[in-house]
Amino acid sequence: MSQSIQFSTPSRTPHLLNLPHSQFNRPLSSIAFRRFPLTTIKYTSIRASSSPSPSPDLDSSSSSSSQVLLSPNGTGAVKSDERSVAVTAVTTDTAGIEVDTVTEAELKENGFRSTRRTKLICTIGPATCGFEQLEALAVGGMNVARLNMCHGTRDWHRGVIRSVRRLNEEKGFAVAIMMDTEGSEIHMGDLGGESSAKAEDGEIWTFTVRAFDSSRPERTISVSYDGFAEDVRVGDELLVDGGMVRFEVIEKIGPDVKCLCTDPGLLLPRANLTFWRDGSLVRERNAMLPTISSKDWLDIDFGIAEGVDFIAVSFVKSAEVINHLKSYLAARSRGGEIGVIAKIESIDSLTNLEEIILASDGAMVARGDLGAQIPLEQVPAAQQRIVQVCRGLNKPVIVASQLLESMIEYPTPTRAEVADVSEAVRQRSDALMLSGESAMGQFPDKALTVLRTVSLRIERWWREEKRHESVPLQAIGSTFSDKISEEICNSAAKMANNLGVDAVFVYTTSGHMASLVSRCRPDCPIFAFTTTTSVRRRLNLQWGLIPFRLSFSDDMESNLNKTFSLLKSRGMIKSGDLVIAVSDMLQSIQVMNVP
Ligand SMILES: Nc1ncnc2c1ncn2[C@@H]1O[C@H](COP(=O)(O)OP(=O)(O)O)[C@@H](O)[C@H]1O
Ligand SMILES: C=C(OP(=O)(O)O)C(=O)O
Ligand SMILES: [K+]
Ligand SMILES: [Mg+2]
Repeated sequence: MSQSIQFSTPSRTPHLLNLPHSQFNRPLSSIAFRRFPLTTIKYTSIRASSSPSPSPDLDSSSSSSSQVLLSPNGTGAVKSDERSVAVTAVTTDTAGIEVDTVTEAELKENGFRSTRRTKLICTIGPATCGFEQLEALAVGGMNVARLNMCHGTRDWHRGVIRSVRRLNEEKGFAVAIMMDTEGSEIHMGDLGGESSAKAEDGEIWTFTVRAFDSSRPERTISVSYDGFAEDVRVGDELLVDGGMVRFEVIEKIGPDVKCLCTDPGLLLPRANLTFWRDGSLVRERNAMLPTISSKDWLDIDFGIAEGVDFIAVSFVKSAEVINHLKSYLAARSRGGEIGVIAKIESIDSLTNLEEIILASDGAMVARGDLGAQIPLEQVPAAQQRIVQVCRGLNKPVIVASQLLESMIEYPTPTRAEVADVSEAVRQRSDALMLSGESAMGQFPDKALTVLRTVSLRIERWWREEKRHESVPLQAIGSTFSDKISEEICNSAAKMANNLGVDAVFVYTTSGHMASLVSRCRPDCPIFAFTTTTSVRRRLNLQWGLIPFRLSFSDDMESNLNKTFSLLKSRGMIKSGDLVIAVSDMLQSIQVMNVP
């Protein structure tokens, strides 16, 4: 026996467009119950406008009408003995399906439920910039590679970007690239090539705005901000990296500031500097420095030219800078192809949090600098608030910095670090980020494994225990069509949980519909089918989405049949699996068993 519920809005009348969403569906809808010969529940809202045609593929060379590309990196554990298999058999096969064996093996072996929902970002640095090292990270679950423009030359970054692209093309991965701007906050120079310098208790160091022609004079550090010597006062406290090393200003001599080391520690190249007076952060003229410096604009042009997927903006103060960058990108890159991520790491960004997040395509809880600007004990509450605001506004959120800091030097994390990672997973942030652990640490792969295994374990535990309280999600759609999409995704996620389905399938051209399903954090994984490789990569930042590239039409029956046969032929789904499908072309919900 079969059931079908069909919900249709035969035409969209202009005078109804601004009705609050709680009112719109009753006067507009006609609900009919039909019986179909298959065990199928179908709930369809037919939109008046014709469906948009799929936008042209960025990598048109690799686009073919019947290909499916599947991300490996949404999946769960990859055992190290699978690695050799995982990295070889990818690319096309005769059935017209492209898939990497990491995901394939995972789905075959453990089924849909085993896939990892929390996404993982690795900062790439000297420890991980080689092709094989990048490949090991991709196999280990890296969804996004981050490039910190504070470090390295543009040529170096270009090499990494091209390696990641090659990895994607050759091995079928969908690793996205996030470029992170330097910003114009105050930081130290690069230590004249040394990897670190040790400051001991009681030593006198000179912080200077002078540039060095040759090697760095002993116990001398250059400072990036010209007004530094004028802004600081004798008696101020100077914090390196938010307090990893502390100094007291004891004398000012022209461009040089003499400081006494009060808390010893390691000075790392280009470390961030803040100064404090009477227990408060001093914001002198440096508060007026532009969020995006002239060097950052050049880096942004470089990012556009190299086709990065995201630009993370450091030290965002207001929504204005985000809007400015977004219009700049819209004019220069092919509209909307680069996502803008606001890094929340300053007092101003907390003050203007909602408007900043609303303007952005996502946010990062950049705890490193945030912890240097607000008291450390306030950082966890700020993290929770940022994660909640992002979820409410449907923007992906990244929890970053010091998640596994000790693993820069040691092969196992501290218990406290595991607890910190668990908390970010429990909060259901979209992504976790490694910084020094993957950029210059001794155990990048091990650190990634810890993020992966802890994510999987905590996700499963909370799911099985049904511990997640259902968060009421505020309505966010502004157009009538957006409101329908939102209601459909909310309902689909609820149905998926109540019916215990194996997966939600979402067919989406822009990716928006997929993000709306992800926002609901359903118990099952979300297979997101999209027509372009660039959207597929961007979706790889979002919670629970396993992004595929697939060409599809506005005929859902044929899309489903095609998807079922492609995935079944690879053994990734099987007859009887229960699936809910939603689509942004037809705005429909269908519940069915795989035939
Ligand atoms: N592209 C790079 N080249 C060299 N070193 C890098 C690079 N990216 C990151 N690192 C190293 O990894 C450390 C941690 O990275 P990250 O947290 O992104 O930077 P920062 O410490 O400047 O905020 C940096 O301090 C730096 O030593
Ligand atoms: C992610 C951060 O930014 P960066 O590493 O660029 O300082 C941070 O401050 O936590
Ligand atoms: K940065
Ligand atoms: Mg920072």
